[in-house]
Amino acid sequence: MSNTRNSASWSVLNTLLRGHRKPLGMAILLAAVAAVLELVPFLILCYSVALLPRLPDAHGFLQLAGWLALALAGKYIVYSLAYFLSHETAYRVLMDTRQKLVRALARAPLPWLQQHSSGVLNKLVMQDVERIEQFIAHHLVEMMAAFAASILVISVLWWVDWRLALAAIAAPLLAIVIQAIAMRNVGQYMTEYQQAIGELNGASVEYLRSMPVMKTFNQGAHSFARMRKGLARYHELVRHITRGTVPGWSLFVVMLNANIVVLPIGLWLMQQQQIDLAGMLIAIVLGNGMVRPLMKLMRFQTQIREILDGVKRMQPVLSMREGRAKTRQTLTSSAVQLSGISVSYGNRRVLSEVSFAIPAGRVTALVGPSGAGKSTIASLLGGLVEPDQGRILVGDCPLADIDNVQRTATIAVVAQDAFLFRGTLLSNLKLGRPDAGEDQIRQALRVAQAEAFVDALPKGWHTHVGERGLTLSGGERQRLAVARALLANTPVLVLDESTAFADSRTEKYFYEALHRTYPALTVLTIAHRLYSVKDATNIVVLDHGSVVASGDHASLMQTCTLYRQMWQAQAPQQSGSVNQTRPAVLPGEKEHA
Ligand SMILES: Nc1ncnc2c1ncn2[C@@H]1O[C@H](COP(=O)(O)OP(=O)(O)OP(=O)(O)O)[C@@H](O)[C@H]1O
Repeated sequence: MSNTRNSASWSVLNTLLRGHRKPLGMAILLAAVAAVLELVPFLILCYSVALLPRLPDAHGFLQLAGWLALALAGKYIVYSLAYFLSHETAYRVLMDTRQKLVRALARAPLPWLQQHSSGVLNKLVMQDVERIEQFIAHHLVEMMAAFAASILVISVLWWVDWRLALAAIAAPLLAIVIQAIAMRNVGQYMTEYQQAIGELNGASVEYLRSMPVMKTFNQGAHSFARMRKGLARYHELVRHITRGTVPGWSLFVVMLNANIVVLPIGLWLMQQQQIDLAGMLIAIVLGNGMVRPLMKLMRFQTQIREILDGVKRMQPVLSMREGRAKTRQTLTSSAVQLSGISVSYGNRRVLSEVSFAIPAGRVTALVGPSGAGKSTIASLLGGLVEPDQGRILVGDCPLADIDNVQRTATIAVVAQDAFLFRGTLLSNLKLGRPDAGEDQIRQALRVAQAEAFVDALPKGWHTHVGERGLTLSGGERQRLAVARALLANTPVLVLDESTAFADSRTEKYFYEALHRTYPALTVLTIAHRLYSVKDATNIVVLDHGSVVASGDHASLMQTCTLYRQMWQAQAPQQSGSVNQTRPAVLPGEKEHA
């Protein structure tokens, strides 16, 4: 079973290395050459001893020194070249793999992303990929050199006497068998260990994000259950792994260094006059020289297992396929029609047979209690969620047949949690329309009621936001997100609680400015405050994932009990705002005034 999993990981790794094999092969070849050169000083030493007791003359010494210098210089040059190639390839593999992962994550369905914590995904894209990079950059060259050195040592010993070669192999083989037996259960713990690190990463991100709440309630890391559990699991696994590896590894090192076979066999062969002193020296020096490469090879065994585990975690992400290829569609109208839409998150159905129309150039409102499924409809229109059944038409064209580029150019969704990237306000605003001109930007900001606060910033829309930049309030972020969506100039706009930042009066003026400035826009607005959508052409009432009524305000007041109850529950707030008079100049409307 684990072999099947490993072979699947090997094949993914193989795919990741496609296109990089030539330089990688060259690096490996150079590493083997460097290993040969590394043996030269040992052989020169043995040769010098064989010349004893007759010492070479000055010319002979110089010649030996020259060979030594040449071997060292050669080893230096060849190793440098091998490392250069391996590093360059490693960084290319790192970049390619990260790009593949990030592209695949962009295709991932929203529910899948929500099931995987940001810590786990971060570990995947950063640490797991980095491990492959480090392996290619450093370990692959060393591993190949170690492997070549071991083969060379055995060949030289075989040339001296085949029994010496077998003796040199016997001790390491015994050590490897003992180590494999002692560490046979570690693999299972290593997989769990990697999972625990991912979980701990996720918990740390969540802990840092929730810091303000933790401080408010005077809670520390210990009271953050996920973090506490993650740390406990991590420590438990580290203890298990240490207990499982230390005895086996120590025995392995002792066995390798014991030289228990080569020395007695070498002495016996000398006694039998089958080898001379130089042969004996070669056996001892090279026999011991095998220890270092073999230890490296054993160390790499663990690293390869970690890499394969990482690749296994990448496998489901990398195998996420783009949906079927879609051609550009001709949209006859910006009217949207939902027909028999059902959506589930896991086994839980949150929308059942939802059908309603969003007429072109009108404002349609979607209202309902919390958890009714309103944001899920916004996610459907934004292409973040796929329906289990039913279909959405834009004009005459099914939304499922429209490719991502055309969909984002047709429907803009302003989500509840407005996200701004690090950078200037301007770069954030121009996200959906990089070529937007100053007039268009101003117009979008004005309608979104954001112009006044942006102008009040020291650098206006050139101000930086995000880390080490300006921190904006939730309402300001929402307004910018609305302006960004307006600037994208899509024929359909979906606003998910996007005017919650505003008081009732400003909200009313926002809708007026929206209608005045973008009269052809088809709008679906999700709102909690019923007063703000009272004038919408059509109000759709959603409850427990089903449409329970639709119509204008007056008819819903007559026919829909839920709507009437919601309206009455909000009546005290609404009467306050209704009676307010319009100020002479509205925020963000100074140019219109
Ligand atoms: N990614 C998700 N995975 C699982 N369940 C989800 C997910 N997103 C939403 N839900 C559940 O689906 C139901 C509908 O959620 P949705 O956010 O669409 O409701 P809503 O009407 O927009 O609520 P609110 O008015 O509070 O924003 C809720 O019960 C919610 O818990």
